[in-house]
Amino acid sequence: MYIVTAEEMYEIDRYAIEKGGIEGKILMENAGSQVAQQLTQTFTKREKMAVLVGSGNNGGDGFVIARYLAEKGFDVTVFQLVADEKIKGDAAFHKHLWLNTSHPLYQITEPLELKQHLCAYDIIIDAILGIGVLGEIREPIRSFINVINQSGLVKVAIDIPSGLPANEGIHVDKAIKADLTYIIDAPKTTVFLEDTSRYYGKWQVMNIGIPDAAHQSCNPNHLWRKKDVLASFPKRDLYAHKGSNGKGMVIGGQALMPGSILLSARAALRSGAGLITVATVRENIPIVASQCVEATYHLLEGFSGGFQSRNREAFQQMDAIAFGMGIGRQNATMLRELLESTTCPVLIDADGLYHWKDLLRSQVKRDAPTVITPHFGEMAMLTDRSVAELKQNPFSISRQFAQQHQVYVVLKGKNTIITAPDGEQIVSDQGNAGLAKGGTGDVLSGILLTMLMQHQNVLIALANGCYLHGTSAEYLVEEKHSEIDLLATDVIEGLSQVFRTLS
Ligand SMILES: NC(=O)C1=CN([C@@H]2O[C@H](COP(=O)(O)OP(=O)(O)OC[C@H]3O[C@@H](n4cnc5c(N)ncnc54)[C@H](OP(=O)(O)O)[C@@H]3O)[C@@H](O)[C@H]2O)[C@@H](O)CC1
Ligand SMILES: [K+]
Repeated sequence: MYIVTAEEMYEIDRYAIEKGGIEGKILMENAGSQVAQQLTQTFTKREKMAVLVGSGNNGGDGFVIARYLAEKGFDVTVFQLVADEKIKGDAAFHKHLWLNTSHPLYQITEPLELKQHLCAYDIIIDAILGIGVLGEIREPIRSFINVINQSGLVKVAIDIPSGLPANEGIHVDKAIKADLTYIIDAPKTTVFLEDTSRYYGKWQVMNIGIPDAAHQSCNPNHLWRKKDVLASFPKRDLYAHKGSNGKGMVIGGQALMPGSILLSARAALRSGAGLITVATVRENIPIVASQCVEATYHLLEGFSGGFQSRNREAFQQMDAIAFGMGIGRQNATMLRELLESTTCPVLIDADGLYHWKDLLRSQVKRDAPTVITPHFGEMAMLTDRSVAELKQNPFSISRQFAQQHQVYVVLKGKNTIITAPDGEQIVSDQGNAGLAKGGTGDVLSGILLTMLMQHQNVLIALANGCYLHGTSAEYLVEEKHSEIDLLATDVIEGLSQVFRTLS
């Protein structure tokens, strides 16, 4: 599935019309009929529906929806919230078809009038503003939105809740708080931001027959789904041996922090790694080894004085390395040597990100992929921006950072944004609030490490890893846990069920 900005959606639309030969009227007909079909399955004929239309093509969708609902015998009325002359083009065409049905159309100019009418309805279909909204919301639409939000009725938005911008980085001035949004063709960027996602309520995407070539014409971001994982997940070779499933290393764990490295190692093994070596300090080895007997161990020395050649040899045998879980924040020497002496993918997480920030000024050169996995706080630290700024612009800040430093960025959150050094982005929206706990990031690092060992395409490896992690939490909460009690160790055990659904 694609994720689009408003500009990309208009470009896709233009391509479908000009190159695909599908008229705009037909796209509008498809959009409206698809939404109406969903509405007839979700609501009953006892519920009275008020379709509120504005001046643009979003309003045009509203006329089509109303026509289909009326044809199916639903009790539906259209309220036009703009002057007649504002309705043009395809929207005017579909308004005409609605008028031909001889069902009611009321033109409303006053908010109070709207309030009085709405008392007689159960459901509001919001087709007032779509992705063409610009700037501060003007009167009287602004007051109409207030009336709708205060109505207490079920609010169903078409394409986007009216007033909400499609793109990130725009302050939300005034918007409808929908219970449900039927998104046309592809989710818009604001579906995935913390502050704006709340306006959508539940959402569902309507396929309106736009050819895939139209989407590819503007190279939009992707939302990673099970079918993408199925299509890209490496198949286990019948004759595989432990070497062919990859050799990886997790480096981390100060004396008082054995837990993180243990979680990463176990998650890497559960994800199908052939061999995992835990590189940690002497005090941790017996603790971790007692709970992770499948791993081998490497005594990590030289925290204060750089690598010994013994260490380098071990690192150079690896297919991928994860660094930083529980390692503490002092001394970037070890990370520098690791990055400079290896040619495999290196993933940097947790405290390791503080070491990496120290190295940013000295421009460590690598030919192999480097992956960083910050949460919003860590990303704020790396980019010298505030968390609030990041939450408003996570896509553009990640992209700019990944391109500038030529790294893969996994920005962890409710919706995890994965960015490649060339700017390509994938969103993983699997998971739940049960993951907002200590240790789940270490588990993700372990899973990603194994994925990096087994897939040539780093971006796909990372997207698959995020899918496994989030889906494990989803299955566990559906079946035997809750978001309250779910622990990082459960997420590791839950991976088994996710893998079974992929085979
Ligand atoms: N993508 C697709 O393939 C398909 C897309 N489709 C649909 O088209 C929608 C996009 O249509 P669109 O471009 O006409 O924009 P849309 O938001 O309906 O109206 C814009 C008008 O709103 C007004 N307005 C703007 N800002 C305002 C403000 N601050 N405060 C107040 N008013 C404001 C302004 O009108 P004005 O009052 O200035 O004349 C402007 O002209 C899209 O979301 C989807 O639903 C489907 O039909 C099928 C195929
Ligand atoms: K809308």
